[in-house]
Amino acid sequence: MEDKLLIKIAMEAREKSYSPYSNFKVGAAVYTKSGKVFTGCNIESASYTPTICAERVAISKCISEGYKDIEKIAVVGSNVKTSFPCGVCRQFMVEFGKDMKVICAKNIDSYEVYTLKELLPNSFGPEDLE
Ligand SMILES: O=c1ccn([C@H]2C[C@H](O)[C@@H](CO)O2)c(=O)[nH]1
Ligand SMILES: [Zn+2]
Repeated sequence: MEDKLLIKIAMEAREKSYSPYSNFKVGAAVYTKSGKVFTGCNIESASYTPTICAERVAISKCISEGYKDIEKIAVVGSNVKTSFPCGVCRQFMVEFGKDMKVICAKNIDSYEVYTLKELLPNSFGPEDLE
């Protein structure tokens, strides 16, 4: 799966965003090593705290369907600025592999690719509890 196609899928997922409070739509798309795609959008709440980011929705769908072999995730929010996952999402992701690729996009022609390790150095993860 090309990074650009995964961004396009994340942009389509962004259309489903439920974000009446921030009006900031975010989409995410996960690609697994076994070739599956899972999408997510941000979902907000009137009581604010339960709000969940697009990345965690996509990853939760992936894990709950039985896939833990995440190869990469694309995230796209604003059309004017590259979107990076928030700190909570970075920590959520680290559970499923520090080497996963994180595609931080503005659109299919403008994006940056990092490993999760680069975005969350010296992380606390599953191996710390072994
Ligand atoms: O990486 C991010 C950053 C923010 N949001 C959502 C949470 C909230 O609904 C809105 C504004 O923060 O954007 C995401 O989904 N992903
Ligand atoms: Zn987040």
